[in-house]
Amino acid sequence: MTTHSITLAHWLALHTETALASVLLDLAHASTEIAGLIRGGALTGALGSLDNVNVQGETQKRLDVLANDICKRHLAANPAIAAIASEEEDNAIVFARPDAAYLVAFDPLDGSSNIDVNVTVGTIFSILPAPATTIDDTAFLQSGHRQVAAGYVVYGPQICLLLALPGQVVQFTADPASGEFLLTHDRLSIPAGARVISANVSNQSRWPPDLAATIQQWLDSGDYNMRWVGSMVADIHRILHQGGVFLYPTQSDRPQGKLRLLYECNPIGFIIENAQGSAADTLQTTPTSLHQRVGFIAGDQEAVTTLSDHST
Ligand SMILES: O=P(O)(O)OC[C@H]1O[C@](O)(COP(=O)(O)O)[C@@H](O)[C@@H]1O
Ligand SMILES: [Mg+2]
Ligand SMILES: [Mg+2]
Repeated sequence: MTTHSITLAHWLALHTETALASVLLDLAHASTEIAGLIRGGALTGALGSLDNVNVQGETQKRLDVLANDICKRHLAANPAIAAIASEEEDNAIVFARPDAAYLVAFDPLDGSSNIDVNVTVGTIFSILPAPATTIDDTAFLQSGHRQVAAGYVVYGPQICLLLALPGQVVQFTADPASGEFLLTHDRLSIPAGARVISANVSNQSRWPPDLAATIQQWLDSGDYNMRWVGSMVADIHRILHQGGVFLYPTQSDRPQGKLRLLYECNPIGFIIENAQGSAADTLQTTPTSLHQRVGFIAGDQEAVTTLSDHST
């Protein structure tokens, strides 16, 4: 059997237990539906902003809400899921299933400011064990190293599903003919030493001064390239394949940081660390609320260590 004939379902049957596989397949099916809306763009009526503001205080895009509804619909019927939490929901949605094993936290549409201009966006997910206690928002307040799986789907020129299980990161690519996710990259590992910085440097004057100075030195050396799509999934996908470092640090006007710990930084950090990169101490952080924001640095181990040492 060639690598490209291994479907996601087949691979999951070999590498995970049945209930976790069913959750991951539900997420894959949701992403296929989201991809259809994205591909149709203005033809589907799915673009543009709504008047709503979400719990983050951010104006929702029409596609934020549609992608959230699609994820909810696909996950709600799965008996293995005790509760879900989303960027677009104020609180966790709890199902009355005392024996369910998993919690799923997700960012249904990452990089939504890019959707109206036809630039890559994604869906991010994190799967945690469901505690044996009563389930509410606090059940999700587990540190990132407790994740049993995490991943993202990147809706770019190709639709790719990246999946991390403890010890391995693999990539599936959607076959344009069938829509089926097929294994295309086994055991991804971040190439070390690449001199690529992925950051919104328009914020540099508000970063911690030592961090801003280190980045400036790197840029002044002429040895570094810079890449910023503005969708974390797209920027991280480049780093996973080509190396480099991603940062969205705390800054004077955002002392907590911008990116959300539970459904953005923890899953991305889990993927990066299982691909031999580093996400500094993100996965050790004990969350205090569902929509908590944090500063985030991830990618090449050496670069992350240097930048984290300068980020206080
Ligand atoms: O607008 P900025 O400062 O470039 O921020 C971009 C960052 O914000 C995000 O778009 C936040 O994600 P959402 O679209 O899910 O809110 C990240 O994907 C990205 O890294
Ligand atoms: Mg996001
Ligand atoms: Mg989002």
